[in-house]
Amino acid sequence: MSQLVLEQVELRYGKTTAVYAVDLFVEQGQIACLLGPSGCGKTTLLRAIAGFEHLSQGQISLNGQVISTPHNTLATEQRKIGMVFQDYALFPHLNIADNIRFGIRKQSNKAQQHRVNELLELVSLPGYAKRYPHELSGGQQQRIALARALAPKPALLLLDEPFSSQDTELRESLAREVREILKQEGITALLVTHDQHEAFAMADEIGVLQAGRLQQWGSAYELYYQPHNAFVASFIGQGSLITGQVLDATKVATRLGQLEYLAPTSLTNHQALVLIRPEQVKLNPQAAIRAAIKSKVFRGNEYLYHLQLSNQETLLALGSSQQAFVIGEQIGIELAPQAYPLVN
Ligand SMILES: Nc1ncnc2c1ncn2[C@@H]1O[C@H](COP(=O)(O)OP(=O)(O)OP(=O)(O)O)[C@@H](O)[C@H]1O
Repeated sequence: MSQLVLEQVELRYGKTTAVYAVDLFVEQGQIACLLGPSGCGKTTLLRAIAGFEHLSQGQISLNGQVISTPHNTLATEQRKIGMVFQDYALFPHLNIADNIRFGIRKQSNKAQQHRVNELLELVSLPGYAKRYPHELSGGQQQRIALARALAPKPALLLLDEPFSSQDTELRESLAREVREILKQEGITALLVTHDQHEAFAMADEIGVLQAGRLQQWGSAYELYYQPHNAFVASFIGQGSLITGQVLDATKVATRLGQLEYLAPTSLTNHQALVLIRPEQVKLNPQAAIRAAIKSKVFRGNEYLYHLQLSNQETLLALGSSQQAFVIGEQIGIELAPQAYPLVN
């Protein structure tokens, strides 16, 4: 049985529809993520799961219990849901131990003490009990916010852009750390973010939202290598979409020659776009297919090249920084012999 189930959930603000018919399931102990650009509806969905928004259509269940329908919204405090926000929202006048025990203050003193110690250990901040929030770094405060949300052992943890106020370098390591903690506690969680690296570092499954619609649900690997449509293909990772003419059940003709393709979920016509990732393009001065180097960006071990094909289409390619090609130069390109995703 799925822990969290959303069926045909729709949310409207007056005449504006923020979320359209979303179906979503999160299994017990899984970490899921809603990923999408600003305004795609991810916060609205999270708020609906938390009980802060009323559904226009559909229903939400947690642990087999229906918690939201258009006619009934179970109060947030009765949902057994923990929440972590971007801005920590720790109580500034309470010390760390009192912040953590806030949600379990009805339990016995002994039980509270035990849980506080256990959680401080879990978030790797033992010895911080008597400090105050302003004495902690941003990353430490976020770990305490997590400990506070976990204290009552929620059935579901919601995280709203939890790392976006941190430095870019810190975000990924914090996301990995939080993932470890949630896995140790066996917590079911749903994260929302616009940052795919954060999503990849933390989630088992990711749903890509665009303009209120769930475009695809899958692992990071599936989203990267088997995107269902052009939006997912261009939103996740870097790559180029080049035009192709579908020839038969396995081949598509492109300016880069005939390529094998991966069957898309729905192919509506013979014109399609083929997704090519930069690492699948090899620069080989001897290769017959030629492209012009328009620009290049140093990436440490590699350069990312922007190439232009003879039909003006652009293609991204990675090449070793030990063998740099010059802007304006014509270069030969070869594609890795594999099947490429087709989208339309
Ligand atoms: N209270 C509201 N009243 C009217 N429209 C709203 C309200 N809240 C959100 N919206 C609209 O609903 C859509 C989705 O907003 P939402 O905040 O869920 O997006 P988001 O993906 O979380 O974006 P961001 O990452 O910028 O926070 C947007 O078009 C927004 O303008």
